[in-house]
Amino acid sequence: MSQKYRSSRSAEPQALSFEDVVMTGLANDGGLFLPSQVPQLPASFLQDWADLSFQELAFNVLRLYINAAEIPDQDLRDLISKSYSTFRSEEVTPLKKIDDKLYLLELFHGPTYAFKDVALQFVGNLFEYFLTRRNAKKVEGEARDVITVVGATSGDTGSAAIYGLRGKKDVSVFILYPTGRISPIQEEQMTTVEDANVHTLSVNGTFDDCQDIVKSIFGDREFNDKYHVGAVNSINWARILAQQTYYFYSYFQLQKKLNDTSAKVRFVVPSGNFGDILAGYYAYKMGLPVDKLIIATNENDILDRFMKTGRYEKKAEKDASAAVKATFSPAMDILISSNFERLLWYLIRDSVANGSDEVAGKTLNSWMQQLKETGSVVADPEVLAGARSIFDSERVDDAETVATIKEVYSAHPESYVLDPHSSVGVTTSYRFIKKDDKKDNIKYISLSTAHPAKFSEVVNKALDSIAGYSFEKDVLPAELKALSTKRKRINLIDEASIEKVKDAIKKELNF
Ligand SMILES: Cc1ncc(COP(=O)(O)O)c(C=O)c1O
Ligand SMILES: N[C@@H](CCOP(=O)(O)O)C(=O)O
Repeated sequence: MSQKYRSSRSAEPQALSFEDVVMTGLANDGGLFLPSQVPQLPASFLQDWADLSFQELAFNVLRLYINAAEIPDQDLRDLISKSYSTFRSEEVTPLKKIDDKLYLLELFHGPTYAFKDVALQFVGNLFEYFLTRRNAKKVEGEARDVITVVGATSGDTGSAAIYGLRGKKDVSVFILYPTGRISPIQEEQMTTVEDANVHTLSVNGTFDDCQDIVKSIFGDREFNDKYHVGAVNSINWARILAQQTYYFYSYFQLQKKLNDTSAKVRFVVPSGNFGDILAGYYAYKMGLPVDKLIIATNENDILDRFMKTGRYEKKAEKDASAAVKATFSPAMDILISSNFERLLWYLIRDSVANGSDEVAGKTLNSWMQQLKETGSVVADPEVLAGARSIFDSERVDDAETVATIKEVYSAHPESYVLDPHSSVGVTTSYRFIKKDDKKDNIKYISLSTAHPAKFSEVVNKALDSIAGYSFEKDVLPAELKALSTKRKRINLIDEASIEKVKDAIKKELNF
């Protein structure tokens, strides 16, 4: 299949290559890149792929979106093999049974103990692969191709990007995070890395401020021409692409565990920027038999409000003054979910745009302008109906997040410890399980997006009162414990200002 890519906001028949899309990150018009086609798998894939390893499945999925002329088979296999050799689990993303209805997809066995590693180990190697190839073609004296990665994090993307890119030649990394709004271990993970190409900026603001600054930097043509800005956030298509593998893999793992192919499978995904669940949407569109994709939000519930009302708006009407709320699942403290734009494009294209890519781009562009100007956009009923045909949602508060951590620990034979984000997913799963018709054979795969050690305060709040529980003994891996003894480099930006961030980048790069 020959894949080309287009911007979600464009009415032009754009035709960018995978390499362009990965290295550019965000389209010039502010839109997100989309593949020209979503491949349709023949029914036989359910047998043919069932016994493949994670790496083999990754190859089959990625091959459908990356032309072999851009990355030949053996190179793609090598990139995949290198990317997942850093994981602590041979299965990469193992599936753990919680009870007869509920399974946890553990996505935190990579270097930084969060689901972001699955994509960012691969993205780091892709950047290196493309740059090495480009620079090998240079003649003596010609300037080398470089990339300046600028990313925003609410805690996990930053460390996963840093561990994916540290020490890579011709790559500089700048990660913006909101001061005081990430966990101490997340800050240690990012600020103790000593590689000279890694820089962190602690910005006095929220995650949305950091994300806005990053997007503005992408829109700054002059800065971009000079520094060649690249993206590690899930605006980068390669992030979404690499995350698709674990939807396929966990589906097949579940079939094997159940020894039954009749069960309906629902995925429950703790959501913030909508990148993780969007990968599931692609898997579903390709033909994976998914019964429902369930969005689990914390009290920053823009996605849950959209599903219930069709209004996509920053702030709830009843609480118009509210800003982002600092919750017990801080990585999901996000007002605007940037990847939701990609889903909206498909929903618009397949309803009000009558299948036209160009009309979808034009319509979405006007919606995004409206969202920027007024903070709100209302979807047509057909668009909402399209969303509801596969997605559902729930909102979980902090008290429930803590209660579920305690409940699962107490009920599970191995005293399983959830992190607060995964707990938002499990709380949502339990609500659905309660509502289910007992006749239906429905199984839930709830995505476990981070290791509990990264969020000690909340985990201890839930479990400290239980006799015999010890965070140090039961939860904290030695590798994360050791971080507290390392020297931290903290660079404070006292105001969420694009100019101050650009100045900090220029100063560090010194060219
Ligand atoms: C631990 C954790 N869980 C869930 C999420 C939400 O994922 P997404 O932003 O892709 O919706 C994040 C951040 O992205 C996270 O770091
Ligand atoms: N939760 C994220 C926020 C950034 O989201 P991304 O998936 O777009 O990179 C984080 O942990 O940084």
